Amino acid sequence: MSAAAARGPRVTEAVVTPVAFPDPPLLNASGVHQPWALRTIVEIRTDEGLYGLGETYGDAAHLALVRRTAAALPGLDVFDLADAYRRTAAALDGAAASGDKHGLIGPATREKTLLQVYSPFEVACLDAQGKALGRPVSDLLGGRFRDEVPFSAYLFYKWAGHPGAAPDSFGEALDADGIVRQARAMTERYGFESIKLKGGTRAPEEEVAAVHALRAAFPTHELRLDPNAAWTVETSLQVATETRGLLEYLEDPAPGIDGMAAVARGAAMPLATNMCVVAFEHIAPAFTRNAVQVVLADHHYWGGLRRSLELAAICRTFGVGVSMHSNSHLGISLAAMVHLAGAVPVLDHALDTHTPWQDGTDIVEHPLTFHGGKVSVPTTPGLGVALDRDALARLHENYTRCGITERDDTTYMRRFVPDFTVGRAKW
Ligand SMILES: O=C([O-])C(=O)C[C@H](O)[C@@H](O)C(=O)[O-]
Ligand SMILES: [Mg+2]
Repeated sequence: MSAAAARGPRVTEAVVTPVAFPDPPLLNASGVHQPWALRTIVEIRTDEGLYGLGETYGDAAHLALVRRTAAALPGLDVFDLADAYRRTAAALDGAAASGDKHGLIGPATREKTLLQVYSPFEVACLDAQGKALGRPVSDLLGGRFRDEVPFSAYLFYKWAGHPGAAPDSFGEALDADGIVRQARAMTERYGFESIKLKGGTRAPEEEVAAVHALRAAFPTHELRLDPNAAWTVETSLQVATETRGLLEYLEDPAPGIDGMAAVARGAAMPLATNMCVVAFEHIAPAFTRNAVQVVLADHHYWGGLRRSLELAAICRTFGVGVSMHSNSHLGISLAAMVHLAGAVPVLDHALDTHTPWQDGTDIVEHPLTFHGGKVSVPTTPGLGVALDRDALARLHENYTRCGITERDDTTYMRRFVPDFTVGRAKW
């Protein structure tokens, strides 16, 4: 007698909702954050009454591809991720590479576009699988190597508020004193034990001074500096000399694998990247040249949680460390990051997160919370976060009203600083 083929919950509908939430004027090498950050929320519904959640970018071109894929998912068995991937690839057949305007996560390729579109559906399927089995997503990734995941305070130079609007609650930070103030507020509120400064917006010597001021104010915290490739190789080496002994790692000082390899040859500290190793095809050229010593994984563009685990395994094989990158995000992404980080066998560094900059705005009912700078890996089924449907409706309303359909830090900056130049190798 032959056994009946196993059958998992099938997708009946994949609902795609673009949302917007307030974002402070955070400065970076590409410009300044617009008043609204965009995300897309994916909800797959199944014939067993379960739903699974995913979260991804909200830019219009990406949203269109996510919608195309959602239309192709009814009938999918949520346990069949290979079929989810095939359906995504078929839905995107003929679509051009879809990048972003800010360029802060490296170049767009067709494969990266496919992995970016697939990612929220993979996460949503894993959420639904976990609910069907009564197991947390981290168990589906092989189990937890840690119960708590450490995060870092993500500091930005910033204006007091968006031009023409009232100052926000975070305050201005345009010099070393402002940055130290911001670090104190963030570490006191969240307990972070590591601090990342987003650079590439002031002259390098000012950012070096801010690192020294942070070290004086926080003698035991890990420190990182990330100018998003705003410096030449020469400037990067100069900064590396002036921050020697102060940094856990220096993140994307110079553009490209060649530039990073040249800096790595002369810098005492490890170099990290979320700009020159952003797809599997970059790994061999970067690792064989020892261009980077830490990769900031990000499931949103590495193709979901399981492919991010593959990335972590390759890094481990080559003795390259793993950290995690973040863009402005909501609580579904935070939960996915925490499950992934819980399941990575060797996690060398605290993760980035923009969560503090959301100031409590979310679309999940009980957002995960930080204690001592860490988030506990949820042990309830799936991702462990439930959709707050009222908040989803409110944030979707924001999206329809805000008039922003893509993240464009540069154009927004030029409204106020017309001669602003994007900072790749600018200094
Ligand atoms: O580590 C990074 O390069 C980033 O987090 C890129 C982000 O887009 C960040 O710079 C931002 O939100 O401005
Ligand atoms: Mg970075």
